[in-house]
Amino acid sequence: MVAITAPSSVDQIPLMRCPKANAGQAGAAAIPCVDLSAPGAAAAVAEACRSVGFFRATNHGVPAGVADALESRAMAFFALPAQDKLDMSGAARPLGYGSKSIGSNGDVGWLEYLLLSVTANSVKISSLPPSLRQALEEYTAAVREVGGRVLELIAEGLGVDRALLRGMVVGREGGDELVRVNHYPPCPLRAPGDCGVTGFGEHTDPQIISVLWSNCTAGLQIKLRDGRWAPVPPDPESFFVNVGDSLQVLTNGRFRSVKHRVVAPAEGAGSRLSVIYFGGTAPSQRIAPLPQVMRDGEQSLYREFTWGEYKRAAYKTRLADHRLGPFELRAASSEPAAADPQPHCSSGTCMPQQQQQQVAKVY
Ligand SMILES: O=C(O)CCC(=O)C(=O)O
Ligand SMILES: [Fe+2]
Repeated sequence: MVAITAPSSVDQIPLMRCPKANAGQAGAAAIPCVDLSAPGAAAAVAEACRSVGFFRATNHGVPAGVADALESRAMAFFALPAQDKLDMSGAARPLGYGSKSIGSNGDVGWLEYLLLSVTANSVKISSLPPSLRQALEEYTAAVREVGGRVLELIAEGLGVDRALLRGMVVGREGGDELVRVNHYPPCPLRAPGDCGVTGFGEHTDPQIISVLWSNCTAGLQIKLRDGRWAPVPPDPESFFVNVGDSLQVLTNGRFRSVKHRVVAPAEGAGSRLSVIYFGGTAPSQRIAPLPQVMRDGEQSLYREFTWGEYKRAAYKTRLADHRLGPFELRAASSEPAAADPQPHCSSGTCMPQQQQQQVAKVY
């Protein structure tokens, strides 16, 4: 990894500790796996979205070379000096290149990233190196198809018109599809207790769905319904699908957006590279429970809002905030009260000052 000469203000951000996953191998085994081409895929996808809000998708039809090409181009980009990356992409506001700072409300993590908007198969950053841009465009076209297929299966599993959800997201005129490339270099710092360093703090994704690919380096964890955190074993041959907040609302809470976070790789491990497609919809799209999923007399758990309104509200919050909270109509729809049983290592605590300084020197 080439040393980064980041602006001093970026070097001085406090890093956070991230507890290790505490659900062990049983937690990893609880992550559903769905063969997208199998006859029962719609029911399996719906069950996974209901029970965990997250699943591994196999037989997705994307050739391995597509993600591999993006990985090597992205790693070459991230190895450039910080100023070059900023010059090519602009500072993330929120689109562009960001380092260690996520959003504008003080969230930090041991990562750098590119956040891009996708429109009609063209990734909107004209000054990226052409080979990276081309790899991103190929990847995006392929992953959108996976997203579209998953949305069709979700619709089928819910018993609504098969094209309904896909039409809200994929290639929608004036829509809001994003791609994020996250790079987590190995962190030279050891966190106290049974903790790692936070790469990406816990959060839910606000969109309808997210489709994630990562290289072989572990780090992603999801929160299970019982409150324990499960490690997600990396599998570059699969995609991982998240239920987002908007899909939780569209299903009136039948599906739950999954909390997830990333612990940065320890020194000696490889870099983690992940690429996430976020399937949002048009800003004017009303986000409300689909009438077809509601039982007779069932009330919406949420007040009505548009995607534009929700996104604006989400951008004003911290990553870990319960962003749907202000939109809920009844206490019954709030987070399950399962405790995080890791008393010695609270998530989000700043690393001790001395270690912060150590990091500032190294990275
Ligand atoms: O990098 C990862 O594995 C997950 C990142 C993530 O959750 C996000 O970018 O929203
Ligand atoms: Fe996420």
